Amino acid sequence: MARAMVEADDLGIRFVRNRRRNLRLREMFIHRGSRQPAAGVFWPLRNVSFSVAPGDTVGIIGRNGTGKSTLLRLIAGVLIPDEGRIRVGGAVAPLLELSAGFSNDLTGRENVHLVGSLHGLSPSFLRRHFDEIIEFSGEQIAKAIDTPVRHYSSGMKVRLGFSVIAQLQHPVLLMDEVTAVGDADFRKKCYDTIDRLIAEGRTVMLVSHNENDLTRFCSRGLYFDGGRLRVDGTIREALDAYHDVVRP
Ligand SMILES: Nc1ncnc2c1ncn2[C@@H]1O[C@H](COP(=O)(O)OP(=O)(O)OP(=O)(O)O)[C@@H](O)[C@H]1O
Repeated sequence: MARAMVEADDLGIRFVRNRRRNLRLREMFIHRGSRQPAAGVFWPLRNVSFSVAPGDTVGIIGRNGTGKSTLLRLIAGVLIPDEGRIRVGGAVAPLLELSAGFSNDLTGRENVHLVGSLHGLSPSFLRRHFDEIIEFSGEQIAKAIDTPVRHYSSGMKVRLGFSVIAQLQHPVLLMDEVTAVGDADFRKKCYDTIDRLIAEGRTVMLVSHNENDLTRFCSRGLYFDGGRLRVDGTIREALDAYHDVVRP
């Protein structure tokens, strides 16, 4: 069997809810006469084990607050587990927030270089692919490429961010609701790009509440509830388990 691309072994992480801290003056005013809510440790994910092979396309399903984004952050190495292990067999592109890393004071052109290098793209690669990136992001951005991005709409930033991301060569792609933003034209570009990345054999882990996206892109599904992995099966099996709890 091929070496796993992502492997979780009895993975667990704990968070502290309502960590006690000194209240600021404004908060003291809000809370006066009442007690602060109690702090408490909880495990958004615990005893989670699974193995993802190269080229697998995995949908991560569950109700709000069931640890899906936390799992992606653990895989990306942004969070460190408190129990167990997570192993990743190749470079990971975390497409968790498409306009992440943008600096509002810089122009679109400068941000392409900034965000591209944050994702590990070399200056020469970015120079060679710059025109392609801008063409992909659309005419509106091409016209505003030398304007500071503080003057861009949020949709324009997302488009430019996605255009950079579409160039990444990383074998593992983590996506969190990427198709939920942008207009119809942008969504079509997203869909075409994700299709291409999958056809290239990338390993994709997609968090989404959109059943069409999940069934279109993913063959396998992980269904989480109460911080536990309840179903590791086909995307249909995972969706059926989810629908037993949440009626579509
Ligand atoms: N840094 C943190 N500190 C404390 N609690 C956190 C932290 N990050 C997330 N949480 C909590 O952990 C739980 C899991 O959050 P997470 O964002 O992983 O859920 P999710 O399944 O992605 O939800 P959604 O579908 O709403 O995006 C939630 O109860 C959330 O409030």
